[in-house]
Amino acid sequence: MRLSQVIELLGNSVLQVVNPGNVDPEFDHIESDSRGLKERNLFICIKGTNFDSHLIARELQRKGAVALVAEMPIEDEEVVVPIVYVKSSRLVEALLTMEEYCHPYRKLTTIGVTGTNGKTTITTLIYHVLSSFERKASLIGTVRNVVGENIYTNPKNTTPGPVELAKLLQLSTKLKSEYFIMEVSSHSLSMNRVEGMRFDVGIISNVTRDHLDFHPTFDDYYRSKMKLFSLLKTNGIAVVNGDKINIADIHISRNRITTYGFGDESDYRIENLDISRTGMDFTIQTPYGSSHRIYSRLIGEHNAYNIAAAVAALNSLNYDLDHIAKAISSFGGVPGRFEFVEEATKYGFDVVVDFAHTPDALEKLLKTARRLTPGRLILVFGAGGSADKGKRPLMSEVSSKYSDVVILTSDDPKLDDPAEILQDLESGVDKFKPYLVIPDRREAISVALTLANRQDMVLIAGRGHEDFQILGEKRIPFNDKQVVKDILESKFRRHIKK
Ligand SMILES: CC(=O)N[C@H]1[C@@H](OP(=O)(O)OP(=O)(O)OC[C@H]2O[C@@H](n3ccc(=O)[nH]c3=O)[C@H](O)[C@@H]2O)O[C@H](CO)[C@@H](O)[C@@H]1O[C@H](C)C(=O)N[C@@H](C)C(=O)N[C@H](CCC(=O)O)C(=O)O
Ligand SMILES: Nc1ncnc2c1ncn2[C@@H]1O[C@H](COP(=O)(O)OP(=O)(O)OP(=O)(O)O)[C@@H](O)[C@H]1O
Repeated sequence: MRLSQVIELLGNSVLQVVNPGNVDPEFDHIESDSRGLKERNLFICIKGTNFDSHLIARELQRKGAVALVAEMPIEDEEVVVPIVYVKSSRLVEALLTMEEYCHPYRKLTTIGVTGTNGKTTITTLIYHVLSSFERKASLIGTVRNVVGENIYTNPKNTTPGPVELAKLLQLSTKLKSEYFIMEVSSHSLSMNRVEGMRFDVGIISNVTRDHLDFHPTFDDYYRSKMKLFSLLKTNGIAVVNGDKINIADIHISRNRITTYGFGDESDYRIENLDISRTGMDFTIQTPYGSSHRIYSRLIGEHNAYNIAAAVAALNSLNYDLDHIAKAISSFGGVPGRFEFVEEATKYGFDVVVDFAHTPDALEKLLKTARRLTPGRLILVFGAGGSADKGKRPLMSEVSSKYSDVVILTSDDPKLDDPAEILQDLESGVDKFKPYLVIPDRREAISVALTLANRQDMVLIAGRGHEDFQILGEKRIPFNDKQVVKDILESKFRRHIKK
């Protein structure tokens, strides 16, 4: 490809070209990481949180960059290669990377799911249903990336950066996937990671308080999520939780929007929800007037929404609803989402591990638990470090309101001081209700199990499926479910009152 072609392709995104020279340089790869830069590469300079490659322009030229794309001034007279100034380097990275990989998403039916909570559940459910129709699908998200037989666990980001994304799309087409189902985080939308691709279906589950460390305001967070709908293919459809999202905020024609929820106006309406410890069932009324009974092992009103999202999306892709319902009934759930630790039942109480780490998710978790529990709710939770501090007291308020005993502990403090996180949490807790502060998570879980009587439920929230905790610079193995099992197996036996 030649630089002039890039400039033409980027159109209005180009602000200025300096050092144009007489030759139109040709390059064979677009690179944005100096560590991978080779001769005959076009280099995109990005200012990140840890590294700013605008500052090493001279070195980039020496290493063989035939031209640079930049968004900040490069004032180094020794840099003589052409510099294309653009408004957003990350946007250009996304666009050019997809161009280099020849837009593999065009050969796939692409489904993007955004929202504060529910993304992993919805994407995994859709993946499960499509698999049970023997359709080949790729799944990209927080827990794992699956492409064909390849499973990549613990991905660095929920939504990959442009290069990784393009590679996953390319591999999907190579392995003959038909569907590409992915979680699309607000960070990725805000940072233009997915700007190069287009979706056949965009789903939004809800937007509630989270990530206000990264997003300056809630409005910015909300608007980032809405960007998903500007990335729909020409006839792409939006599947929207009509109870939570104002469809007027989605700027596509109404006939391309399908809603779901409990509300009377919903295209896919949930009715007669019945929840038990082993699962739930409800009816879905479709926009075509038909009505279908859904049984699922997932539990909770929030999961009824998640299922309805999957149903609406799949039905809009012309899958038969009775078949969808059958496939949903065999879905075992997502690890770490309202997951019972079955080993506890023999002691007469329940233990549930859940990934709730926002005020809204905690509320949904506790309300569901309350419906199932005659005894007390004993909640163990903390808050992650390096993330939205403002949500901490709000999480505690909700916790105090809906549980009987709250045990505040460490979640994933990272570089933050665990004591400070606990102070933030404690500031929101109801001081007139029983609560404990036990920084060590294993000890907190152990105490919760010791406090539990028959018919109580111990809820361990925040880490879900995760199998590590980051304390300072150290990453230690830690999985809530395993820890519960270990405690029940050993130490706990001595504490239990028979
Ligand atoms: C704040 C944030 O989102 N950071 C993301 C960002 O990193 P960054 O821009 O800060 O990276 P950087 O290290 O400063 O590098 C900047 C640029 O210089 C280049 N570089 C770097 C080093 C070098 O020697 N030479 C060089 O050229 C890099 O290739 C990059 O292009 O771009 C990286 C590549 O896309 C991401 O992996 C990284 O996510 C970090 C790991 C992260 O934790 N992000 C979280 C906040 C996040 O995005 N989370 C959401 C989900 C949240 C949720 O839903 O709960 C997600 O989608 O994952
Ligand atoms: N539709 C929903 N509404 C509110 N809370 C939900 C909903 N679905 C799931 N949750 C809560 O959020 C937690 C995480 O669910 P899930 O992993 O599906 O969401 P996510 O959007 O992928 O989360 P994250 O972005 O943090 O990875 C669940 O354990 C549950 O507590």
